[in-house]
Amino acid sequence: MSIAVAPEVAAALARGAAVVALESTIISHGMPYPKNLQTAVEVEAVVRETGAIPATIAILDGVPHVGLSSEQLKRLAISGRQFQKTARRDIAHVVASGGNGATTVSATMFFAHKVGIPIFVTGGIGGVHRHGEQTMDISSDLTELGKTPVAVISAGVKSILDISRTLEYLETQGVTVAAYRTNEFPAFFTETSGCQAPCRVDSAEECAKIIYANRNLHLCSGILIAVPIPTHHAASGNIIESAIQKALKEAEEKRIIGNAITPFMLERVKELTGGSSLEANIALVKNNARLGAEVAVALSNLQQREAKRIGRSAL
Ligand SMILES: O=c1[nH]cc([C@@H]2O[C@H](COP(=O)(O)O)[C@@H](O)[C@H]2O)c(=O)[nH]1
Repeated sequence: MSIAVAPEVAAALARGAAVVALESTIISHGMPYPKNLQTAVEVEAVVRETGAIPATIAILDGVPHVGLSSEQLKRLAISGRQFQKTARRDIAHVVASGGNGATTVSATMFFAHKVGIPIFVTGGIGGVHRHGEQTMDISSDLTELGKTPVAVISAGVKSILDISRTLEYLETQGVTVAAYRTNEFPAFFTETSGCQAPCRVDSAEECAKIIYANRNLHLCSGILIAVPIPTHHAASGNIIESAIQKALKEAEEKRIIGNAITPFMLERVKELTGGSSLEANIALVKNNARLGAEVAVALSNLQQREAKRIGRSAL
């Protein structure tokens, strides 16, 4: 398959510099225009300021792109839901039909890995939906994390999902899950979820060491680094929870199923919380982007140090 890699991204990868992958469903389906464009541009700027190259991933006219120009980013943001929400299962169809696809976490991980980007930043990942034990609605993000060695930096998973079952499923898939500077797995809008994280990391260097070890051992599975939302942006758990309960009821009444559930829930929770969830969402994505870029820089430095050390000991 041919993948169009932006020249700047290709050059950075060739010299072992820090690159951060970014998804596009969050732009097309997760936020309204023009906030989505503004956020996408600001997130890329945060990655650059921190010393890494951003690579937003999407499928344009049937061609997977890794790294978008400002024109392409604008087209994606304005088109919004006209772009197809594209998870791993949808990739072949979108490409074969020459369509436009906004990649979810699973599809973004797939393309990032194909071109050699080990780190990917997003807001929240999909998970096991509430009542998932009956509906079997489990996001393909979780199986992708089980089989693709990319580290995903997110603010945990939203409590529109069943968080404890999501963690169970990640364990089954063999995914390393680490919470950043906390012992608890965060719940996107709130810093706490009531669920313990399997491990804790306290610096970008520690994250880089985990990614390096995962690669050296050829574990071939992904890593989830969960970063709590900055305290001053955290929403009141009660407000969010009551909005979620209401939206869940509506989704059931309207018989919304499959990949339409997540966008529906995100939109309704945003409306029911008077838009405050959108502001929190933007703040946490930028926060994740900063850490993701720091981890990418730390990993690039670690790789260069190790390459020198191995070179010296081979003499
Ligand atoms: O808090 C969020 N969760 C999930 C998504 C998007 O939804 C996808 C998961 O969709 P599903 O539940 O249909 O697998 C994720 O990969 C991501 O692209 C998002 O924008 N925001």
